[in-house]
Amino acid sequence: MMGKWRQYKELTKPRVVALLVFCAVIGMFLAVPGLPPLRALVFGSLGIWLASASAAAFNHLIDQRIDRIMQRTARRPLATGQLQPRQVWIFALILGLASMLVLCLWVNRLTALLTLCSLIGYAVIYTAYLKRATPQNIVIGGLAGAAPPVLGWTAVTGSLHPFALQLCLIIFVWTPPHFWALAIYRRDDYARAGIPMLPVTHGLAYTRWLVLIYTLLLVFVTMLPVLTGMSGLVYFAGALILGLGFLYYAVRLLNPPDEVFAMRMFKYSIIYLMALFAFLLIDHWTLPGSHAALLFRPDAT
Ligand code: HEM
Ligand SMILES: CC(C)=CCC/C(C)=C/CC/C(C)=C/COP(=O)(O)OP(=O)(O)O
Repeated sequence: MMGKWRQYKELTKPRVVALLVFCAVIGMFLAVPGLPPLRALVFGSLGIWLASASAAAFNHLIDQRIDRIMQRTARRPLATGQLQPRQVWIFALILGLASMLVLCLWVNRLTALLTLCSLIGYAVIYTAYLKRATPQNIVIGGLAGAAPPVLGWTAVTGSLHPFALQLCLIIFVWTPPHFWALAIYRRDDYARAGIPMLPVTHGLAYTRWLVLIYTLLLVFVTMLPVLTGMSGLVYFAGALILGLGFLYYAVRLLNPPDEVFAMRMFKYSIIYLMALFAFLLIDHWTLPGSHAALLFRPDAT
């Protein structure tokens, strides 16, 4: 029984989804001064979590054949036969429907619609089509994974705001170095499964240069919140230090010290995004004018 529970949990890609929901929650906090309304916070997070978990389960279903071929994914519940496709279908559908119900009933329809687009974008457009069709798969597909801060923002305000799109852009540009670092290390896996990931189709040297270009672009787009006045000095300092760290990895990757260096960069990419979004929140709360700042310094008007 415990084993089955673990298998279902595995289907939801819990650690990836945790970071997605974290980014969505930061989007909620940045959307308003002070604290966001509790209802949007709780049901928005729940709805986005359910949709992301559903998308991840659909990904397992659609990818079961290639997951069986790749070493990294061969122990997944469908690949090993510990779960049957019918069980995964039902699980993914229930999560997806529950997500739409929660978002429509207790959040708002715009968030429900955008979340549904992200779910379809990842599960159908990326997994079923792009992943097998072009080495630009993860660049385009990255848009679904970049949506959470926007979903969090609309959950709280009911409308789209250019500030939210900046956050989406950050994750969108972060995705290629995040994934290609891993794909460099796992290129044999992808080659064997016949998936046209960039290191397979264009080689390692080309991929490393693109990683560097996207990382430079990332350092630039992470400065947009400062340039547009959404965030202040605390975020600027954090983003700069984190960005310089990422750049160090990207430059070093051109001439890596060892075989596993790309994997070290991949791990850094996750800490990077988590810390960057944490800085956005800390900055938001220390920015003069936000309610929290007023709480800490009642004399500031
Ligand atoms: C199309 C976009 C993306 C692709 C292709 C991608 C690919 C991957 C892959 C293949 C792994 C598995 C690594 C392993 O098994 O060792 C992974 C791990 C991870 N990804 Fe992504 N990713 C994408 C977007 C995102 C986004 C948007 C987030 C969060 C905001 C994210 C967060 C993570 C985290 C936290 C892990 C570590 C999971 C763990 O420790 O098991 N990824 N990613
Ligand atoms: C509603 C919403 C916000 C949806 C977003 C869905 C989501 C789970 C995005 C994460 C991206 C991700 C883990 C891609 C890896 O897929 P892969 O198939 O390339 O990797 P794999 O080989 O590890 O399965």
